[in-house]
Amino acid sequence: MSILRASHLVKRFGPVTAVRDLSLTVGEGEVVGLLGPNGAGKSTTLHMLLGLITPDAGRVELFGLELARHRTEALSLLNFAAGYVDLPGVLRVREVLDAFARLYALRRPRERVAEMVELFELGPLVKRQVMALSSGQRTRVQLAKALLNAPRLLVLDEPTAHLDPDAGDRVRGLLTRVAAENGSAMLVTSHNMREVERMCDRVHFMADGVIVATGTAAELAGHYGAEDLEEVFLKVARG
Ligand SMILES: Nc1ncnc2c1ncn2[C@@H]1O[C@H](COP(=O)(O)OP(=O)(O)OP(=O)(O)O)[C@@H](O)[C@H]1O
Repeated sequence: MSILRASHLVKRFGPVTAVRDLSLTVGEGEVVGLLGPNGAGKSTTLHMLLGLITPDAGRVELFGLELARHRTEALSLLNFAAGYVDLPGVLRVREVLDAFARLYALRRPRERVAEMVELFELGPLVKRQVMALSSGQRTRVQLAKALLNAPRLLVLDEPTAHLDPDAGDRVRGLLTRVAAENGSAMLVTSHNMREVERMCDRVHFMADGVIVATGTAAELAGHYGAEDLEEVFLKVARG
């Protein structure tokens, strides 16, 4: 069953058509990658799926609910993390997590915050103000916040972009494990092809606002006569 179904989405910014006639689905528990060169339309697509911007055409259904008509209910079942979304900088890490736990009306907020602090190894950082964190540390707080409500769908825009290779590897492992345990689906953008090969069940390649190829990493490599997803990317990006 699809928990996300986007049909024929279009988004224009003045003369620029960022997304044109884009359709995609994410199944229950599935991890789907959304790839493409800079400016392909990935973030714009995610922002339409999250209701942050309104499509000029097309329709988004989350968990069988049309987003335009059931916004609160649909959005309460998902979460989002991206490096460009700022957390309140003056708050301390624990205060941020407590605030989101209240916002999400969690049943056991204290326990859940403690679980996330442990999972993302935030213990030494809980008393630090968010503005004093490194970008990698901030990413871990973002991901902890994004998993607080055990979302059925986790939308991640370049989740490991600011992490060093060791932290990136650990976070990838964590996300995969936690998503599997919770039965959460994930929709992930990334420019790290090894990350996508490791995490994603299926991949959509975007170029110029449209999806130009879909499949597993192995299917796409076979289709493009490529060694791996990195080579597929280069072939797609260079037309
Ligand atoms: N608010 C906006 N106003 C005007 N143009 C925009 C706006 N947001 C995005 N665009 C344009 O839409 C196109 C798609 O941008 P988008 O950010 O979705 O690409 P992307 O695939 O996420 O790129 P990247 O990999 O660089 O993050 C680009 O040409 C961009 O300049």
